[in-house]
Amino acid sequence: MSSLIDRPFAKMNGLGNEILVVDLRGSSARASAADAQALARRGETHFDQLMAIHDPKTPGTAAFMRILNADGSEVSACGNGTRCVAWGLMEEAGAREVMLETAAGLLECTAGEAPGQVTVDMGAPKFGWADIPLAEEFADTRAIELQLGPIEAPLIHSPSVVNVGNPHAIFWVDDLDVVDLRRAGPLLENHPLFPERANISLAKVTSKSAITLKVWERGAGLTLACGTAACAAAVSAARTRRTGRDVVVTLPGGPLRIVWREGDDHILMTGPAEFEHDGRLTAEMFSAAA
Ligand SMILES: N[C@H](CCC[C@H](N)C(=O)O)C(=O)O
Repeated sequence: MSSLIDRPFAKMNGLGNEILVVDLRGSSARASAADAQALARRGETHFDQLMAIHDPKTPGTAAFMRILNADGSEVSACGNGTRCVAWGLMEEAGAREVMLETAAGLLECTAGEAPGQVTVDMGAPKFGWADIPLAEEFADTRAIELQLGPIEAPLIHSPSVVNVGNPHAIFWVDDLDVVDLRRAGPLLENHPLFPERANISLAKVTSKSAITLKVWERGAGLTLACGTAACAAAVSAARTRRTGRDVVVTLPGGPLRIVWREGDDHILMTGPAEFEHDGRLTAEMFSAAA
């Protein structure tokens, strides 16, 4: 019997990235991998990521957030999900800004000019091979060499790797369909070079301020959008001099604006958060038939 039964939830999305926000504030309930795997099945609670919000741990923050992928794996960052949680908490408080906390640190969120737009300070990226993490030492993570099988072989350019709260590999392509990401994605996600697996993106740079992206998400598969991948692609494009530090990253679900701020190297991600419906979790939602 799940401890989440009868807890409030909100089904939202960030550019089509399916997000389930479960409100566990004021309770001792805790989402398990099995809860996530059950709720992620198609149905009114289906999601790519579950954002479990708990009472704040740090003064000045509105909530502590745990993030679970559809496969039940727990991760430390989810850009689209953070925008959704921030939007909900700002609506609830009638506020224009809110501070959230995850295992990866504090996230300052502010309401954008347009309704439903949210800007999240995702913090600074980490580029060291051990911070990604990689299983081998690489002096320059702007372009690493990794063994590819026949399915991934067309991805000839060495990927850039970066940690933006979670691990990402960015493959630079001229054609986003150069490989079938449904087949190549899981192989690359689970490549032995990535001991914590990785989020896999195909990135096509279309100008000094524009990138088009397709993402195979660790623990979730192909999604319409991935906020952290947009951040990862933007900083990787800037550090390899493919673009400037202020870019629009267009995913299948739509565009995100990413600014890699001079000075403190923080990544500012701006995009929409959309409310779909809410309710309370029921025992039936956890049953296999869901
Ligand atoms: N699949 C990602 C987490 C969610 C990232 C994505 N949904 C986003 O918006 O950032 C991971 O395992 O690191």
